[in-house]
Amino acid sequence: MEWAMSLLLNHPKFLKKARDEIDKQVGQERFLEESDLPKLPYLNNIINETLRLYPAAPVVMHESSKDCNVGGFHVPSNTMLVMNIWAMQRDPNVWLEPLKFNPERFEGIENENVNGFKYIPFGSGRRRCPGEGLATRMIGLTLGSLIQCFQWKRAGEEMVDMTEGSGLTLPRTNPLVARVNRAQGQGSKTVK
Ligand code: HEM
Repeated sequence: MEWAMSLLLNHPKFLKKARDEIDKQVGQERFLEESDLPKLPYLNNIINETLRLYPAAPVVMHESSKDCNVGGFHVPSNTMLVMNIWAMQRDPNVWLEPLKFNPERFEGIENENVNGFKYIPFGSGRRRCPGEGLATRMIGLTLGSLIQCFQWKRAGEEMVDMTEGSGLTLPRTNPLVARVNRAQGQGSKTVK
């Protein structure tokens, strides 16, 4: 959530597109609901692109149960394998302009498995994250509501700092600080 909002503050044209989509599909007369999410593919693209650049679980570990061959490498049984999802999802061999935040790269493939194993923020196979459905719905509902109800701006002229901290869940080094106005345009506040 914090990474998504940081990216949107640094790329206001994508924030505007998400807001326009919500205004068109949901409007301002009622709050966005979970059942609206299938009508908001652009919001979904923003979430996908955020999880590509800033996967909540950047590194996943598995142990091989038997001897196998991976990409020409022999892997003996009982070997601890560390998958660097963060690096795979920024790999210039499989992603065009990998470091660029571009939600539109997911356009048209919103509900498909993205091309093999190049995009696996929730892992893959038998141990794939069982919380994926809950997570994507909750992020969609929360991020969508924040966009619907408030106008967001950077706290100052400078870009939001995107330095990554260390940890199992890819935290930001500095907490996000932003300026927010009510969607109807009354009052403004700086929030953390
Ligand atoms: C954006 C949110 C989330 C992301 C990016 C995420 C990502 C992941 C990843 C990469 C794995 C490892 C998959 C593998 O080993 O191949 C995992 C495992 C797991 N996740 Fe999530 N997760 C998220 C939210 C959740 C939520 C909300 C729940 C529960 C309500 C959850 C429960 C689990 C559990 C129980 C496992 C272990 C599965 C197993 O080893 O069989 N996750 N998650």
